[in-house]
This record gives sequence, C-alpha cells and structure tokens, in this order.
Amino acid sequence: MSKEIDDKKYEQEHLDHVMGMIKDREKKLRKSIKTVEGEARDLNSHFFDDVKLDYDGYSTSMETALSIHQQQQLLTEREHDWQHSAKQLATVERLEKSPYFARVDFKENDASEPETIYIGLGSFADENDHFLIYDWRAPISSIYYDGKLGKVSYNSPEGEITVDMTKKRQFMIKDGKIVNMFDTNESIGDQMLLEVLSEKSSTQMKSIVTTIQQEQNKIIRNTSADLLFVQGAAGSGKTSAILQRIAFLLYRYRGNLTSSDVIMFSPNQLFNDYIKNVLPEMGEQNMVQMTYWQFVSRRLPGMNVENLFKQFEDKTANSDIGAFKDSVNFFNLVTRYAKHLNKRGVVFKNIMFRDKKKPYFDKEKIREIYYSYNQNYKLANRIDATREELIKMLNRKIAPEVRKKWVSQTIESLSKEQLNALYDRPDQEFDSEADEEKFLGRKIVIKALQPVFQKIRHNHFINMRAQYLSFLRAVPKMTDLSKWNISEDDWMKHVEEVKDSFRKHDIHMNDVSAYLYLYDLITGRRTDFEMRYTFIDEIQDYTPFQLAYLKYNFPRAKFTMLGDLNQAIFTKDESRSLLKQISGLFDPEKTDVVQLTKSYRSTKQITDFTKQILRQGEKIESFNRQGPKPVIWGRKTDEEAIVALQEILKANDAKHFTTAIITKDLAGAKFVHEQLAKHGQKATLIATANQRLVPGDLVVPSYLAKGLEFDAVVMWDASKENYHALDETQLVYTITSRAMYKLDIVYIGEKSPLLDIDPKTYDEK
Ligand SMILES: Nc1ncnc2c1ncn2[C@@H]1O[C@H](COP(=O)(O)OP(=O)(O)OP(=O)(O)O)[C@@H](O)[C@H]1O
Repeated sequence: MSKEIDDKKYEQEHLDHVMGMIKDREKKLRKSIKTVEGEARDLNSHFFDDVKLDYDGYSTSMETALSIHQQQQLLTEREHDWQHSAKQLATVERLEKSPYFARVDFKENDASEPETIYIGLGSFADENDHFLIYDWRAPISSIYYDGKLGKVSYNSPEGEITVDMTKKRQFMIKDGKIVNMFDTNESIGDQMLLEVLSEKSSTQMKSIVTTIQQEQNKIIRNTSADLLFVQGAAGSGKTSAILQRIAFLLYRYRGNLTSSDVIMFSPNQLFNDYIKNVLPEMGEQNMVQMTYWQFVSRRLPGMNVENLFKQFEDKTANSDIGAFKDSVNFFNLVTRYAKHLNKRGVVFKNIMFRDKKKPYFDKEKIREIYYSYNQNYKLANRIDATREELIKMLNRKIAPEVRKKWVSQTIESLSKEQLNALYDRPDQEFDSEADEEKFLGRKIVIKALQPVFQKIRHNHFINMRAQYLSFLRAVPKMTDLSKWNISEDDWMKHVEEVKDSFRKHDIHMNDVSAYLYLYDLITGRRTDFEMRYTFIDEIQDYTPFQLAYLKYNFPRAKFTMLGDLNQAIFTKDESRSLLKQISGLFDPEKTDVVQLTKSYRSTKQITDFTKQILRQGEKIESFNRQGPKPVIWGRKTDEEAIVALQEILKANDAKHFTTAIITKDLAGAKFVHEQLAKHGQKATLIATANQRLVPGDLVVPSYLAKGLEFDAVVMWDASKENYHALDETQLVYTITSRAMYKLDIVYIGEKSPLLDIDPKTYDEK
C-alpha cells in the first residue's frame, strides 16, 4: 500500500514539474508571438517612411525596388516565425489540459538501467532537446499499445527494434492532478478502458488515443499495404481506427503528406458532422470528406442522382440485374466496350446555333472528323483532336457570321451604354464607319458564340446518354447474361426503363458510376493522381463496381476499407462476395486483411443480445461492461406502443441519456415524431442527412443512423410486418447495435421472427 502511495506521490511531483515547464513554455511562446506581431506591424507602418517612392532616376528606383523586396522578406520571415510559434502554442495548450496518459519503462539491448518515457497527445522537449513527452505516434510509443511486459518490438525508420519493457503505467489526469493511475501488464488494461467507455455519449465522436487496442494499433500503424481491408463487428472501433490512422499518417509523413492528400468516403453527411472534432482534437486538420453520392452527383449537375432515401426505398435494387450491374464484371464490360469505340460506335449530337432546324455543326461531320484519325489515336487523343478541329472551324465561322443580318440588327437595337461597353477603349478610333461596324459585329458574334464554344470545350458533341444506352444494348452481345439469371428480354426491358428515367433527368445509383466511367474513358478525363490515401468507411454499402471506380479515380492512392458485412443495409446479401470481388483489383501481396471481433460500444448485455440476430454472430466478443438487459415491449396497437415509448423515454430522460428512436424508414420516423408531439413529448426528427445532431431525444430512420451511437436506443416497431425477410437481418442488427447502454425494442402485433433469440438474454414488458 505504501508503495502505491509513494508511487503516486512521485508521479504527481513529476507531473507538477512537467506542468510547470509547459506553463513556462506557453508564456514564452505567447510573448514571442506578441513580439513578432508587433514587429510585423512596425514593418508595415514604417513601410512608406523607409521606402522612398522616388522614380526620378534609374538608381533611386532600383533602391526603391530593393527596399520593397527587403521589407517583404522581413515580413515573410516574421510570418514564418509566427506560424511556427502559433503551432507550438497550440500543442502546448493541448498538453496543458492533459500532458500525458501513459508511462513506459524499457531497457534497450543490455543497458543496466531502464529508460522512462511519458506518452501524450504531442511531443514536448526541454531546452536541451530532452523529450519530456513523446507523441503517441512516435515509433517508440507503439510498445505501449502493442505488447505485454517483456520483450517487445517496434518499427522505427531504421528498422525493427526490440526492447525489454519493464513497466507500463496509465494515468487519468484532470486539471493537473492525477485522478487515477494503474500499472498494467495487459496491452491496454481493461480498467482504463472501462473508465473511458463508461463516460456518456455526446453528439460528437471522441478520440481513443489513450486506449487504442493492440489489434486497432495494427490498423493505425500499417504503412505497407496498398489495400488494408478491415472487417469488424459493430462497435469494434473501425471508424475510430480510421481517424487515428489518419492522424498517425499525417505525423509519420509530416512534411510530405497533408490533410488534403487524404480523402474519406463516409456513409452520410450526418456522420461527417459526428466525427468532425476527432482530428482537430488530436491537433490535425480534417481530411477531405465526401459521400459517394456527392462524389458522383457533383459531376452531373443536370441530373437527379438517386439519393439515400430513394435508394433505401428502391425495392428493385437487389434484383439479379442489380447484382450484375454492381459487379466488377460489369465494370470490365464498360472497359471493353470503350476499347471497341476506337473503331466505331461513338454517338454524337448536333451543335446548334440560332437556327433551330439546321445544325451549326452536324453530327455526321463531327463523326467524320473523330474517326478520320488513324488507329494509333487513343480515345482521349481522338476527342482532343476533334475538339481542336471544331474550334478551328468555329473561328473560321466568325467572319461570315458577322455579315449576317441578325448582327447589324443587334447593333441597331443596342442602347448607347451597351454599345460603349463593346469598345476596347472609350476613345477608340476607326478608319471608316464600315470598319467600326465590322469591329462591333465581331464582338457581338464572338459573344453570341460563347455557348457554342463552351459546348465544344466540354465535349457536349458526344451524346452521352445515348452512348450509355447503346452500351447497355450491346451488353447481351458481350456477355452471357443467363449466368446472372437474366433473360435477354428482361434486360432489354430494363434498358427501356433506364431510357425513360433519363428522359426525366433521373439516374439510378447502379447506373451512375458506369455512366461516369464510360464518360471518363471516352473523354480521357484526368484522374486524381495526387490523392495519396483513400479511406472508405461502411464498405459493405458500396458495390464492387463503385469500389473499382474509386480505384480507377485514385490510381496512386493506398486504400483503407472498413466495414461490417453484417450491417449491409443497401447491398444486403450481395455484400458477401464483396471482398472476393475487390481483392482482384489489388496485388494480393500488398493486401492486408484484419478482423476486429471485440465490440466496445455496447454493454455485455447488449452485445450478447444483438450478436444472436446474426447467423454467424458467435465470433463477436463482448466487452465486459455491465448494464441492463434489453427489453422487448409487445403491444397490440399503435396507441399502446406510443404509451410504452413514452414510458421508456421518461426513464431514459431521468438518467440523462441521449435516446435515439430508430425506425425502419422515413415514414415511420415522421409518424413517431408526430405522435410524440401530440402527447407533448419533445424530440428532434432527423429526416435528412444535412441536419445536425442536437442533444436531446432523436427520431431517426435506420439508414441515417449508420455509424452513429447513442446512450439508449429504442427500435420502433420491430413487427413481423416490418421485418420479415431474412435479408433484413443486417438492418435489425445495425439498428440494435447503435445502443451503448440501454436497448428497448417495441413492436406492434406480431414480433419479427428475426428477433427469435434466447429469451434469457432479454426481459419482456
Ligand atoms: N480502443 C478504444 N478505446 C476506447 N473506446 C473505443 C476503443 N475502440 C472503440 N471505442 C469506442 O467504441 C465505440 C464504437 O467505435 P466505432 O464507432 O469506431 O466502431 P465501428 O466499428 O465503426 O462501429 P459501426 O460499424 O457499428 O459503425 C465508440 O464510442 C468508440 O469511441
């Protein structure tokens, strides 16, 4: 006991010492920032005193230029100093809140005395460059996450190093005081994790640096794989691992990698909002964040791309045709089809100007130009050359156009101001009136032809929609559709449906990627060579086609894909073959697959309950955090169910839990929200992904609850009517696994057979 007290006393003294140094540094930095700002201000205000703006002679103006140059250089230097200090200050301020969270002692080689290091959110060194705190991402810090006491290895830039770890100690520090500390032999002791996990949820995700688990550490620090594929149970820390991994990479490759070289695809906007504080908390900037929908639809401004809501309600998405169109085979068909376009088959359209009947550039003429280039031309060169030729032709059309009647009519109709605006200078002179008219006419024609010019520049002479339909029609000739259980008749009917939706400017999610890919191949659109890391969360809701297309778009990026095939709410059972299909896109030697089986989000009672919903859920391990058993509330009518819901909310509110009532779809969410309002119960309806997660009770449709978590979840109407099909298993699992501490399930009428699980694991009310 006394040793423990001694230890704590020692550690508190050490902490006081480090805190003192941090505070000192903070003062110094603030002072130096002030000085630099003052100097910069002085430089600016004396600028005109010092610089003689004297243009009399050559030498003095040289002096002026030099002086300006020097001044500028001084200012730039000050700015650098300022930025450097400001960055250090931000780190120091972060450390001041919590300087470190761990200590490890280790012996290198045969050293007789162990070395001690402290690990925190950033590095901190004294004047002599002696490190008082190591950044958690530094190579040596890895041993804290990775191993038990004894021999442990870590990767350093010089290669693998093995040390003998003799102590591992964890701290919980609050306002400069050690609240708690544990010595542990485990990777990261359960005790610390339990403390962290017992904190209540908020609407924002938090960083997990203090308690990263061994298997998560592997994901975070992996630098070798081109494809890192993580399959992990709900709540196993996949999203957390991504965010810590980004922070790690930004540190590991600092100077070479910035947050703009990293892109993350996430399930929806709401989720982006949920995770937005994690990286800044770790002192890093957020990466580029996007949903797949945003990625494709920003390129098709004239079309309505099927959104999450419609996609979820779209019942045909899972048909045989859907499975085929989502496959890598279909992706390869597009590639093959595009190759054949080098000989024939590109569909063109007329470019019109003024005359509604006669094309300005006839599509036949364009085709002739396009196919006039020899076999060595690739599609991309062909279109470039065609574009160039059309622009040349357009330039040649200007002079004859100027002589047309509409031009002189336009000149006459212009007001004086409008006319004046056409001249290059107000006092512009001309040799003759005819010259002047010609000049003005040219101006008018060039302006009027701008839209034509833009059409050429943007390849609008390709009839992309017809081209895509022509591809679809060619499909039965290119592949054996019967292998996909699709008859030729059904396929052709489907093509007509696509055509109809194009007419309405609608495009389905399972066409949009193929459409854009075909467009890219025809036009040779440049892919993004700069992107270095691509992260995809909730991978199970992507189709193999989409992943192949992302790979095509970011050819030089390393990919990290994370997901849980058990939570495939859009692709459902199709997701099972996902890994097989995408593994073909990457070098197997450079593919790492990691499984996370332990679930940290939920209490033992909830995880033990939810894993039974799955067909192969036995692999999921629960973390030993205790809470109440889930409760199933069977009611006969909507009214009774709402009463039950109110009772649940009342109990949850008394405990200050954030509760999410998760419904199957939007209609259900609207209904519950309305009913609650009628009974005077306040709750926020989350109907679109653009909303904010606010504190208080929420009503959310299932597809928007993806990736999120809440203290308490009420699954609304888990009746047989609502969830009867086996392929809705994933949906039921996704909904119930959002709960951290308390789970209630309400159904009306008959209970869904998907919830036929061991009655010992839940209570009924
Ligand atoms: N090592 C850890 N230390 C502390 N908390 C952790 C750790 N790993 C995960 N958690 C917590 O567990 C919860 C679930 O993590 P996260 O959302 O990253 O899981 P996920 O695998 O992405 O889940 P899902 O697939 O259900 O969306 C979060 O609250 C996270 O903070």
